[in-house]
Amino acid sequence: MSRLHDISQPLRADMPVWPGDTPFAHEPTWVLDGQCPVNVSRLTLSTHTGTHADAPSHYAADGQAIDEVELTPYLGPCVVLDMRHAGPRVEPEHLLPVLPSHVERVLLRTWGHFPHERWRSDFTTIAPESIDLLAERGARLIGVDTPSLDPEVDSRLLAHHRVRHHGMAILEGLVLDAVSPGHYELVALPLKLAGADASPVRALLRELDG
Ligand SMILES: N[C@@H](CC(=O)c1ccccc1NC=O)C(=O)O
Repeated sequence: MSRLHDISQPLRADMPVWPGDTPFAHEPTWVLDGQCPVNVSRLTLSTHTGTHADAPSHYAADGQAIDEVELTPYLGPCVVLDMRHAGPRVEPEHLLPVLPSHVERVLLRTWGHFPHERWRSDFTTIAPESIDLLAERGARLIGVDTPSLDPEVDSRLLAHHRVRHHGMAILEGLVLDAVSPGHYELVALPLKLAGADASPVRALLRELDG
């Protein structure tokens, strides 16, 4: 049986969220009028809480919602690349030495350790030219271990728009600390949230046999 790596953030009270976004809450158990002998709990969260998939409608008024996107980018062969040396932004020059000639899905590790106890704005971002390079090599999905492909304070969202231009999918907030660079199978499906701009995912990497 091939080994699974869970690359999802735990969703828990006090987890850091994007500044101004809805705090995560899980009210563990409330009993329905004392009638039903079951536990039922309530979640409060953002579509961008923890490890999540962005839909094009997050950043483009005419973009598809998360329940409308194709699911095949979220399932299948994937390469994990170590970009911890990239500094503030992953440029094509950081990718070129390690990027295979053909890729379908690419996950980039940039932090030494993630997730953090507190929000950090100093995350590594992705150059739009790097998105072009990944698309040229066949990528249908980019995943990062940061809250966004673009800088927190840059409303142009250049990397996001390049992703949409190439018809790629986005995963953000992955936990890649315990995963070695290399080839895996990715499983990370968004919920079927009607009309939503993003969705939390449970993201897994399966080691390839042999
Ligand atoms: N664009 C970011 C997220 C983002 O911008 C955001 C997420 C949650 C709440 C507010 C956000 N941006 C507000 O300016 C992303 O890559 O998902």
